Amino acid sequence: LPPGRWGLPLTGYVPMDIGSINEHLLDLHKKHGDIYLWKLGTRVVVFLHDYHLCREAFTRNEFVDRPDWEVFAFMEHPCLGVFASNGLIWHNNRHFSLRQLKDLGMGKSRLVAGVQKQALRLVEHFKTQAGKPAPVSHALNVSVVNVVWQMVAGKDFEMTDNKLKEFEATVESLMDVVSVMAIPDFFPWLRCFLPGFLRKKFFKEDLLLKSKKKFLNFFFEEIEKHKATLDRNNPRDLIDGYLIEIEDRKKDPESTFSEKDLAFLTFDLFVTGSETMTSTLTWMLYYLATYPEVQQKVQAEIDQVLPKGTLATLQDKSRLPYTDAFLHEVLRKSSQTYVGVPHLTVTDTRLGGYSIPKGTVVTSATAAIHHDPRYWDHPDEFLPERWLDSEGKFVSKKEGFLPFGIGKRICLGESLGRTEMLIFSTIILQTLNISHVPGKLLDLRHDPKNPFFHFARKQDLVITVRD
Ligand code: HEM
Repeated sequence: LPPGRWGLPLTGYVPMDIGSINEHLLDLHKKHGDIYLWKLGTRVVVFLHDYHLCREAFTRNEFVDRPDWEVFAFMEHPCLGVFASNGLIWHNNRHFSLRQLKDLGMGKSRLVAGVQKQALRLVEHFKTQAGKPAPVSHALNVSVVNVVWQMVAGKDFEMTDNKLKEFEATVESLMDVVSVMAIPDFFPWLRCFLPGFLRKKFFKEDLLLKSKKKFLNFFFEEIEKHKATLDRNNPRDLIDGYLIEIEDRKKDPESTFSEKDLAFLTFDLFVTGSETMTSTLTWMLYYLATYPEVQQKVQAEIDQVLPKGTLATLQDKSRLPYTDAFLHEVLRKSSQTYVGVPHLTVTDTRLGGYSIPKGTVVTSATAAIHHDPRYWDHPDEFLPERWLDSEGKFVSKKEGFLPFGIGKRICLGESLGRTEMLIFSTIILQTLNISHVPGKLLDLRHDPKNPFFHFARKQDLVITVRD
């Protein structure tokens, strides 16, 4: 096995300061190199602290599964949907979703028009708070959710939609306690020692079950509405496509399609497509406010390439090298998760000269790789120029860069996410300036409420309308 921290038999190594997880990983890397393990509770977690090892592992079938932790599974075994599922369910849902998202316009003009519409709505909303210090508006979440919800359910939410607000509040409350909920996944013996009512109280099992019911009701309602108006010859969105798939594959023994699975799949797309995107765009606004000289350069390029407020499309990307470089630097520097989404080995295998037994959790030290001096000069600095050659042309640098993961489970919405970043950034910067409150620089350290995520702290920005 790779070297690392074993700790004690039942507890493994539990640090007092789990909040500084990144420092622990850097320390382990210094002592043990690019592959090391950390036993947390009864679980052995292997960390890959090198881009090439991540690529090697995650492109192989042996590393393709997810652990069936309750925080992923939502107390549904086997896991449904695409994010947490394994085997045939995952395979079928991943292929179906990729095909659907492609058919529904991922990377095409129909999608771009939808994203432009949401970005323009957001700018109008930002204008209403112009000049006043305020945190990033909830309107950003709504615009981002609407891009996904249009593809999945063919609908938009209003900025003030109460159902959406309630849904988001529930997701937020779950995110706030995700590290507490994960405790029994690492210390399964606690389940035997603690009576049910204490488990529910301490590990928020009640909240998990209540939220599951709420989410499923929300999505089942939408599925019922789609069933009532379904036209097989004219599928409107992903839910229609899935309902047709259930019918068409009724007799196929390999089919895993069901209405319950559809509810989980729509949940996965809704949450993965909105949380990461909102967080990335929030970081983008924070970096713009922190580095006004970068903002000016991006605006100058946009003004030149897209005169008089012409809206950007994907074809403009190659003519916007500095903007592209800026967006890549946002992805590198913001690294959403310190630790990548965990994978699980399907069989006994080997990696980097070590044995990795079946059932081992394997993950990447993503933020550390994004700041590794082996791949990046001045890694702690925000430098869009690192993505440009001497002639100012964008250079796609793959080594050391894995914001969307890598390999078989690479982010299903990567192309959608990149499109959203381009369209939202150009439309926002054509009309608005983003600044920090005078005399008060933004605190760019992560929100300590979520030790495993690199989410931004809630702070005021000042948005003004450009001359
Ligand atoms: C900037 C935005 C985004 C970032 C940084 C991001 C990042 C990631 C990462 C790191 C993973 C895990 C990959 C792995 O397990 O190795 C992932 C998975 C996933 N993402 Fe994204 N994502 C983004 C946007 C989106 C969007 C817009 C969608 C919506 C369709 C989406 C849907 C998913 C899904 C469904 C998975 C699970 C894939 C699987 O397990 O097969 N993501 N994403």
